Amino acid sequence: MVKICCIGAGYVGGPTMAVIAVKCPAIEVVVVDISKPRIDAWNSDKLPIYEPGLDEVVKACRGRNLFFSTDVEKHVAEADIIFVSVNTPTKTRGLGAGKAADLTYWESAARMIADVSKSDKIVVEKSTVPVKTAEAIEKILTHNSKGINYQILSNPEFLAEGTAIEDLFKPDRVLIGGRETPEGRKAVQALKEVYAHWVPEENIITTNLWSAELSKLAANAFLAQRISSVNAMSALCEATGANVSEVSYAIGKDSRIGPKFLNASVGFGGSCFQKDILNLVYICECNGLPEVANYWKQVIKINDYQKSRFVNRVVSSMFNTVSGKKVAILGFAFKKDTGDTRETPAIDVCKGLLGDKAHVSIYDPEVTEDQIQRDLAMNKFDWDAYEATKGAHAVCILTEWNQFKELDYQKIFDNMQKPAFVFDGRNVVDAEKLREIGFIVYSIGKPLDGWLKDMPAIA
Ligand SMILES: NC(=O)C1=CN([C@@H]2O[C@H](COP(=O)(O)OP(=O)(O)OC[C@H]3O[C@@H](n4cnc5c(N)ncnc54)[C@H](O)[C@@H]3O)[C@@H](O)[C@H]2O)C=CC1
Ligand SMILES: O=C(O)[C@H]1O[C@H](OP(=O)(O)OP(=O)(O)OC[C@H]2O[C@@H](n3ccc(=O)[nH]c3=O)[C@H](O)[C@@H]2O)[C@H](O)[C@@H](O)[C@@H]1O
Repeated sequence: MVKICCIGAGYVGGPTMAVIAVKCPAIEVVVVDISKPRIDAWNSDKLPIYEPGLDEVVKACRGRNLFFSTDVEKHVAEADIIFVSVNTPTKTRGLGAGKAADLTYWESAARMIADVSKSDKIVVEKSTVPVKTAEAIEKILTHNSKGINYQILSNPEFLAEGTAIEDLFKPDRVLIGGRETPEGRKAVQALKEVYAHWVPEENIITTNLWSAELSKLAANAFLAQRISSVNAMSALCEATGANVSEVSYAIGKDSRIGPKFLNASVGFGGSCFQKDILNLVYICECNGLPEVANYWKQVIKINDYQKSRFVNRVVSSMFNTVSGKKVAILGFAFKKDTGDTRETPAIDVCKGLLGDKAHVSIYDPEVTEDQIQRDLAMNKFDWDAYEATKGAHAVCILTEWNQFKELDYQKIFDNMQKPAFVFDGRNVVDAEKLREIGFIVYSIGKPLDGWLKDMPAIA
């Protein structure tokens, strides 16, 4: 029986391994982590992450061929294939701080693999890493190898949160990079056979190691660039009376552009887009390519601009002050169908409003009060959208949860201060209906209400 061990039971390691286990009953999959609470949660009825369909997949194979354990060394020693899916955040100190990827967790995982291994291993980079990381890992492993043969593969993950299970069941592609040697090709083939249990062969792409590593950073940079492009257009739409949804639809009809990922928003969030672009920028700089670095940096600058533009719009519309006013925040997660708040635009928007002395009251169906307290370091949580909006001067919609489309806005309006404002950072509400109720409505990238035109948002 092939044994797989995955180091890191996070948003990627957990769902990815659960899907491998459910699709490959003859493979034993153990997910290990140094965090005991995380492993305990994976072994309980309340999984540590919210992801539609995940519970069913885990229930189908946990205890059969899927296991979660803190006994990291034992399972690494026993495995044939080791996935490394640890976090690779942006460095906060020292050389490359604020840009370069922090590979501390990666390196310690690699050293531990070298320490405990007694048989040949295929080591798979699942985490998103800088190009050439495989070379560094190879050095760590082979310098400590005790005659063991290691093959390093790059197998980046392209799942998106909220649709992880769907994405893993039907990936657009699986990418595997390896050394172009007989041993390298054999290792690529072994991993390919795992995925071939459910992914059509033509969707499994094999490349050299560096192409696979770089493709992951490139994919995230291109995706984020589309959002910054449409968000840049949203500002121009507001200034000219064009409607960003109509513009997105019109350009998306061009089959070369395509319709996806063209929704204007208050800004992109999530743990990866910004981190991976910063990482790309740093690699460009290290390779003497400042023009390329600056090009990609602009994607982040527009994202920051979009978030501050939103805050300025809220404040300027409300007579240039939100001091002492209750502002309800509907949605705190970085996108719908997840409880993840890493780099959510809601943090920046809330901090901006708090900086202007607003009283914010936050409701999100999946984010816990504890998490919001950690993110904002204050107690601002409400259990219910109607409680959050009671007595408020304004409502800001920051996550596109479906339930926000179906709220009783008449009831909300009746319980708010007047004039009552809705600032829709995700274009989820029917602005015309809300205007009929009496709200003053701002929708990202849409023609402005007369009220808003008279109150320009200038920083
Ligand atoms: N979150 C996402 O949607 C995606 C993330 N990625 C990439 O995948 C990687 C992992 O991301 P997430 O799963 O979101 O991170 P995460 O923070 O949710 O999980 C990482 C886990 O690794 C564990 N860990 C760290 N060092 C360890 C060690 N030495 N031994 C055992 N466990 C250790 C941590 O305790 C943590 O539970 C990152 O490189 C990320 O860029 C790639 C695609 C999608
Ligand atoms: O490497 C990663 O971590 C992952 O990053 C993203 O996935 P994720 O961040 O989970 O979610 P997305 O659906 O990409 O959304 C990211 C952000 O962009 C925003 N967004 C997305 C699409 C859009 O049209 N407009 C828009 O503002 C979302 O609201 C969210 O804040 C990529 O889509 C995945 O392919 C990748 O694997």
